[in-house]
Amino acid sequence: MPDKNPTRLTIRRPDDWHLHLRDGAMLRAVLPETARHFARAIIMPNLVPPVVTAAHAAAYRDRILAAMPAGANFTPLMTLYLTEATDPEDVRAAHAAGIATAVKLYPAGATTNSASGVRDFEKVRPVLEVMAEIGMPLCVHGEVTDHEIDIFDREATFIDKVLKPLRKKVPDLKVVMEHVTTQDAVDYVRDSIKNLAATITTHHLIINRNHILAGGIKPHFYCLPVAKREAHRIALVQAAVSGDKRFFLGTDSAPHTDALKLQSCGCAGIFTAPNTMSCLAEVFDAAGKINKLEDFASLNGPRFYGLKPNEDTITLTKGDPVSYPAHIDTEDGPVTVFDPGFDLHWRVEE
Ligand SMILES: NC(=O)N[C@@H](CC(=O)O)C(=O)O
Ligand SMILES: [Zn+2]
Ligand SMILES: [Zn+2]
Repeated sequence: MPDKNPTRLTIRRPDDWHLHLRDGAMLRAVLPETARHFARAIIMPNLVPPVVTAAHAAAYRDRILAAMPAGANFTPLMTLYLTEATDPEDVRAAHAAGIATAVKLYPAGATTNSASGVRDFEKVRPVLEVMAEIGMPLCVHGEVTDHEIDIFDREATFIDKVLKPLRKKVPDLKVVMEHVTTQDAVDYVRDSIKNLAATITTHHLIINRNHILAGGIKPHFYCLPVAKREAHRIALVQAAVSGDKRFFLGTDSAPHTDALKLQSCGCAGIFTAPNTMSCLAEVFDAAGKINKLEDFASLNGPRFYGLKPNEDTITLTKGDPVSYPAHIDTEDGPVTVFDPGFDLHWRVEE
């Protein structure tokens, strides 16, 4: 009989299927925070300028490897930023050479550094067809950008207006809906038969829109897609703890310096890398589903990507509240760490 209230849990080493590492001084500061617990991560390509070609991705991977802390055992899985000028044959070659694991679709203007994203989806169809042929997943920031569409409706509208037609045109394409925030997205993924999965972030399992807006504006809870109503957060928790193989962890840990967050037009992004595993364990434990944490953080992701789960393990133990820094220091300035608003009792044994 498995223990109903375990205080110790050993799981396969987790992976992060959606991560922003940035570049330069920020890369050097944040990479150790992910490499400490995670074996692999899908690295987002929204640098300035973006990581568009196989050559860019190879060079960025080299910069990440050069910034790796001593003794770390971490593999960055690179992505290519899809533009209307992307060459399908460059994508094919990048995949064949093991340089790129996935391609990232940003609707133009949807989020941080997405100006080079896609406006006309017909223009990228040849790329999507090659990806379907070679089994390379498309990671999607699923929000429409029309100014008339309310920001809280942009994900649901994207599913109807963009994703459904796109998946009809290229049905063999494997799609990951990134950082889903709504019951609508959870339902859409659950209704799919194949080739569709979703990542869920740490923070969207914990905050709703009141955390951002009620009792004063909280810029450190602002990210895109923006957190929705509590009913949506509950739907995300239910999907995450269900064990359903179509849902897995993508932290979307997205560091910005406090100076860039705390201004009249602050950046979107929440930095969760340092305390993600403790936050997740707390959420899964509170739901009575700590035994499903391994599926969500370590098994379902590699399965969808066609990769093996990690052989090594991490152990979490439950005890007195865990301490973690309120911010990390970088050469560009401090970066605030996500504050879940409650004590974290699960720590990863070092
Ligand atoms: N999630 C965010 O709020 N921000 C991300 C971009 C993204 O993933 O949309 C970033 O790069 O800062
Ligand atoms: Zn995004
Ligand atoms: Zn992101």
